[in-house]
Amino acid sequence: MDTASPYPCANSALSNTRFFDLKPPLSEPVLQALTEGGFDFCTPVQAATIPLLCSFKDVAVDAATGSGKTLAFVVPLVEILRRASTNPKPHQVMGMIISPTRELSSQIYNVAKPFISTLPNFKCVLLVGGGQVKADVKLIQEEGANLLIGTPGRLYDIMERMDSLDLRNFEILILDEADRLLDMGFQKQLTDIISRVPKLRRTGLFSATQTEAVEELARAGLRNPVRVEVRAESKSNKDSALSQQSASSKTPSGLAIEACSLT
Ligand SMILES: Nc1ncnc2c1ncn2[C@@H]1O[C@H](COP(=O)(O)OP(=O)(O)OP(=O)(O)O)[C@@H](O)[C@H]1O
Repeated sequence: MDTASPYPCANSALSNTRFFDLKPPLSEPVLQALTEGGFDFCTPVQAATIPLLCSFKDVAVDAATGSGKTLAFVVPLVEILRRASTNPKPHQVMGMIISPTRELSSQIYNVAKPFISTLPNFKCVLLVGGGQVKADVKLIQEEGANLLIGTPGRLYDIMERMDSLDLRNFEILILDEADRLLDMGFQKQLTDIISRVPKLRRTGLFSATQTEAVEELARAGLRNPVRVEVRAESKSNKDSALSQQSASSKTPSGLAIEACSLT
């Protein structure tokens, strides 16, 4: 995953849907941040997922690497936090994004930064292994934390140590690369974190593969989720789709979207 390129969607096929056209509509500051990042059209996973999360639905998203899933959860997360509180207290944790590695968490943090900065008085903290946990505790004590982005081990550790974190107004939990989170043995930490955050929240689970363990995590952590599936189109479909596009079309093919309710 990298940051926005000057050539929009070098890696991700785009849909016909502009961020501007999504329903419910995105807020002006988020649309502005998208424009500044060079993002105009949504990828299929963004077009499907953003409206669902913004409409109080949990989602279980099956999407490959490079499909644009980071913005698919960062954008609705910021919209949900904007609606929930304009001025959170310093230790009021309202959202959390859990990903399997330090690198991935840092990348998400960097993608999220321009969007988080549209929220007034909102503190986002990156919590990953490698550094001293005491330093993270001190930083949160001194500066507060309203959104936590990090790896499960460090997030679990911080939640164990810091009774002062107030989770009562928690709004949204994102589990990124859930298949890798489970493959890496983080089941216990995930279960513990899920048990600590309020049940009345939105949850998005993103995974490149649907294993039995991922299904089990979805059953434990999500409420009546909608499944969003983004898959590579077969070559013959792709050829016929491409043949129908004009040369100036802004809708490169290659990814198809499917959304259905999980039962
Ligand atoms: N709507 C968009 N328009 C143009 N470019 C986009 C859009 N959404 C994402 N991209 C770009 O596509 C690339 C892949 O996006 P992103 O990193 O979010 O995918 P991902 O599915 O999270 O990948 P990974 O699994 O590697 O983390 C990035 O360079 C990103 O800036």
